[in-house]
Amino acid sequence: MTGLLTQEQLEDALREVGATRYHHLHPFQLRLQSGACSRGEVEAWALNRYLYQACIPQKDAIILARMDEAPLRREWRQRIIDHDGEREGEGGIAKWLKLTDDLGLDRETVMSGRLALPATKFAVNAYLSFVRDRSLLEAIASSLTELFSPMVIATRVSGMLANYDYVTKDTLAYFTARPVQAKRDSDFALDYVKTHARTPEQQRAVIGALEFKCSMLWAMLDALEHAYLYAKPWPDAFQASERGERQAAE
Ligand SMILES: O=C(O)c1cc(C(=O)O)c2c(n1)C(=O)C(=O)c1cc(C(=O)O)[nH]c1-2
Repeated sequence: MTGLLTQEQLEDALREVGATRYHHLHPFQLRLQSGACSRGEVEAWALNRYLYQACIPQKDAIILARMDEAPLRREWRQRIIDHDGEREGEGGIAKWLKLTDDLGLDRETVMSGRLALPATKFAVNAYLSFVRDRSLLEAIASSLTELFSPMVIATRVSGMLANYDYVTKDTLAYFTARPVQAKRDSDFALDYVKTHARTPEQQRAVIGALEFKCSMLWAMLDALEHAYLYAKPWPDAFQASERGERQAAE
């Protein structure tokens, strides 16, 4: 790619990144939605993904602090409210903790992150560093995976409800609000990126930012798949068999 793309071509290129690299294609995601995951794997997924959820408002606060214009900040701050809520017990992070609670995981342990896989921590930190160190345009473009999240969320929720009897609609309440929020957020970010990426270099940079973000989401699922299916978890990480053994012993 050398020349300047039209806005439509840029959007097509971004959508192509999602079609080929988003985590809806990852084997662990397919396993999760098909009912093939053990209870321990579902727990490991929820526990690790908590760290991603928890980092989202932090990364949005970094982006917000880099915005010079009040209208932009007004738009972006809603994302932080969506995740943190207006008060204790509200917002996306609280809903994610409802999921880990329902799975029987200890809240304090989940929130401490101490049983998360090393790769999950590295991935989340890479996202925070990316939005801090790259241009504001790239930081905004890295949120564009949300263009694709409504599709993967719908498949995941229906698959999990159909296949795991310990998962209810209430357990997955986190996902109810997300598709609408993700559409609103990604419509705004896509429009911003299309109008602000005005040179071939900037266009390459925003496509690269979306590829980076897809690779970060992919790496988190690679780590789960490797640790809980093919190898064994890092010694200090969540041991998927522990709960089953404990239950069996009870
Ligand atoms: O369930 C998912 O597969 C999924 C994916 C993504 C994403 O693509 O980054 C997000 C979310 N969920 C999500 O719930 C969320 O709040 C969110 C915020 C962001 C972001 O980068 O700003 N991505 C995502």
